[in-house]
Amino acid sequence: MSIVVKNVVKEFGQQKALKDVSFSISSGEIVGFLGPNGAGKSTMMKIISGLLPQSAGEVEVCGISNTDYNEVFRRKIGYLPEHNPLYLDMYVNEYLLMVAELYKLGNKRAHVDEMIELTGLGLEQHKKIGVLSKGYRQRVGLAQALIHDPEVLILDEPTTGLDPNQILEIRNLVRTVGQEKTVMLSTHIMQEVEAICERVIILNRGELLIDHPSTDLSRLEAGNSSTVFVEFDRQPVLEELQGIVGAGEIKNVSGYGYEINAQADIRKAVFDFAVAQGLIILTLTRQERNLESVFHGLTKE
Ligand SMILES: Nc1ncnc2c1ncn2[C@@H]1O[C@H](COP(=O)(O)OP(=O)(O)OP(=O)(O)O)[C@@H](O)[C@H]1O
Repeated sequence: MSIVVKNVVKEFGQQKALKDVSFSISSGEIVGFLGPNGAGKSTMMKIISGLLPQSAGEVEVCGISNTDYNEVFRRKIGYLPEHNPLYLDMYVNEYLLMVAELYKLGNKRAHVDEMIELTGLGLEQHKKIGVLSKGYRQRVGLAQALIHDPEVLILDEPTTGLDPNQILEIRNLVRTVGQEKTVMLSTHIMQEVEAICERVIILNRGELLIDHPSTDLSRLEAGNSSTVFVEFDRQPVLEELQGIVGAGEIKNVSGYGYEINAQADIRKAVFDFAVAQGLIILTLTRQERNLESVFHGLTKE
């Protein structure tokens, strides 16, 4: 196992930011770490990276406890913190050489050049970090997280604040890197998880809510439930519409358009209803539940 988290608790004074969280991540997995604001994602990532001690429980990275925060442990992990703190007055090259020095890497120049190549920083390497765009700063953050060739990469919201092109570039980079490393990535973007990750872990209020292969997540909470959108040519009798077998909550979303929640696919019943009522159906679609709605459904009050 690359990462083993056993019964981890983190207390900040009276507040329990993590409450008995356990999971493990195998070597080579790319895992998305989701949860609403304040769920405990960053706290968990700092603990795994050995930068914050847990109040209780155990964490191991590549078989080494995070309490042994020694050189061997640090070499195993690359960490990109939330907000990517960087020395803005330093030049890209200078900064990466300093990071290589901190890891006591041999042939520092070669490592820096390799990172510049990997992260596409060639044209920016002689600039001060402070003048770089957010996307390029994020690449510098990734380069510092990767320069020592760690087995495990912990990325705390790596695409937050980036424009759509930069998001795609960083995602591709993470995907490339993820072919060889274990990656744990926190994000608020559901599509990111679908695009990059093989598995999703959701925290809510410090508790592990879901640990599931991400591609299956949309089926998880939804069960057989689905939402059907139907648009008629005129007003249906609402009581009759409600009488469709299996229909749950009905919402009028536009003119004669209705969203009907149901425990099954009720499109055929809606069609039969329209025929029986002499209504013409202009639109009839079943709306797939995406990760976003599943996540919302799972974490709402
Ligand atoms: N150093 C600290 N001192 C006190 N409370 C803290 C500290 N760090 C985190 N917390 C609290 O722990 C809880 C979890 O915070 P954390 O930053 O881990 O959440 P998160 O899931 O990463 O949120 P976000 O998505 O907003 O980044 C929050 O209530 C936060 O205020």
